Amino acid sequence: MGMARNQILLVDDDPKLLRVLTLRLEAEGYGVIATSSGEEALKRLDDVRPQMVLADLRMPDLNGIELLVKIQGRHPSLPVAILSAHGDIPDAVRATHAGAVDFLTKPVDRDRLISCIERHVESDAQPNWADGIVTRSKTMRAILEDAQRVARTESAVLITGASGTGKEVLARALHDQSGRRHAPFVAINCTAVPAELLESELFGHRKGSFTGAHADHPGLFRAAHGGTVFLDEIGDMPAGLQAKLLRVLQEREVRPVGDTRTIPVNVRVLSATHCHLEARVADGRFREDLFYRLNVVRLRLPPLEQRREDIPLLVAHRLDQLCANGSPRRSYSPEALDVLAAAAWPGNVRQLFNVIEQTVALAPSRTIGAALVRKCLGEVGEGLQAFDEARDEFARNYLRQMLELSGGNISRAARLARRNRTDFYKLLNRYKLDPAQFKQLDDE
Ligand SMILES: Nc1ncnc2c1ncn2[C@@H]1O[C@H](COP(=O)(O)OP(=O)(O)OP(=O)(O)O)[C@@H](O)[C@H]1O
Repeated sequence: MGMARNQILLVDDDPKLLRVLTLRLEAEGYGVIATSSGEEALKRLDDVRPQMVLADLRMPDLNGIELLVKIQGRHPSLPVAILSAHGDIPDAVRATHAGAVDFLTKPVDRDRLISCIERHVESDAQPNWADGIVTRSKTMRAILEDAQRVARTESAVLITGASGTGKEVLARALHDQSGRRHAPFVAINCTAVPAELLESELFGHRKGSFTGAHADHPGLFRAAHGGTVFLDEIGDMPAGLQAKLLRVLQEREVRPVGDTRTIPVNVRVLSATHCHLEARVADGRFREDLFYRLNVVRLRLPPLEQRREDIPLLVAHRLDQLCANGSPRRSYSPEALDVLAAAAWPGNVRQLFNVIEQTVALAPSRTIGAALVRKCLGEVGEGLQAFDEARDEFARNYLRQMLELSGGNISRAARLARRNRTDFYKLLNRYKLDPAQFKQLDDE
């Protein structure tokens, strides 16, 4: 730790190649930790922090992709590249879906090796200030860099992005990185509070100022004094309140509902919206002057489908979180990971996290399969069935029909299906059909 030299963790069960790669990397000035199995590599990661991992795909115990998935669970920001002797496309696709940053084919070309390492070791020197934000997407990293810069200022920031893209996480990271971090961060979703109560929620009220106002209420702005207020779904704020908010921002004081006095407040305002605020300004639903107040700096979060490289990282992160909260340790089969990596995710990270939680809760065994993931994604429910599932369903129905026609008599059913008895038995086993269920009184 703390060493200036960049370290690379190499994992390969072929001692010769391990040696060649070690020499090559050392010649380029890298420190090399050479290990001959996935297990050994994981053990070393307990006490060393390399900048990158290069792992062979085919290894006897833990293969490169399994190792990759394990590493992502423990060290989500550590880049892993996969080496393969075969270099066939399915492997490369699988490795990329599982979250490998690169795929190198053996014999490893020297220039490709070095450029691959330079790219990822460099990009690893990225901000880790936003610890709660899991990402390796280039776009996201650029946004985080902007965010880090603006965090230390007093500027208002408007965060835009679809629902579930992490707007609130980003707002909190901005607060945690600001000079206001020791004061409160108060978040409110402007659509979650009925319009008539929103004003008093934000700015407080005097006892008796309206029915139900049994006591004085300071309001969120005063509760956040010295800190940050995060106004989520600002685009849906009622027009009357927009005017009042603007005044609060200009005067830096609030007037509680039913009060004649104003009270000074010192807050920084961060806001977020999933709607196109410029369009709302254009058609008069959002005040232009308020828009300019809020939109001093704009951070745009891309939808998850535009940063699919984050999916494996987010999956590993969420599995760890669930495990830490007492759920059993689960992992996804490679096919299941493919389904997660390819899904549409209209609900973005929030939806991904939900699907992960559902599959973990429902999984009958340690490894979560593709069928369960599809089911939780609701794909089957929408009438779109995977070919394998459709075929299995057809086969099961067909066999059932043969059994019904033959009254549960295997020989007869087999003859109808033009299969021999042994084959037919195997099919019944595969599709978990019990001929006894179809038996009629006079039988064999
Ligand atoms: N990059 C990320 N890393 C880790 N967790 C994330 C990331 N992005 C989002 N999340 C998680 O996803 C969920 C949704 O995020 P968040 O509430 O910030 O989204 P949002 O854009 O504010 O959504 P909405 O617009 O619906 O309020 C939260 O559980 C959050 O912790």
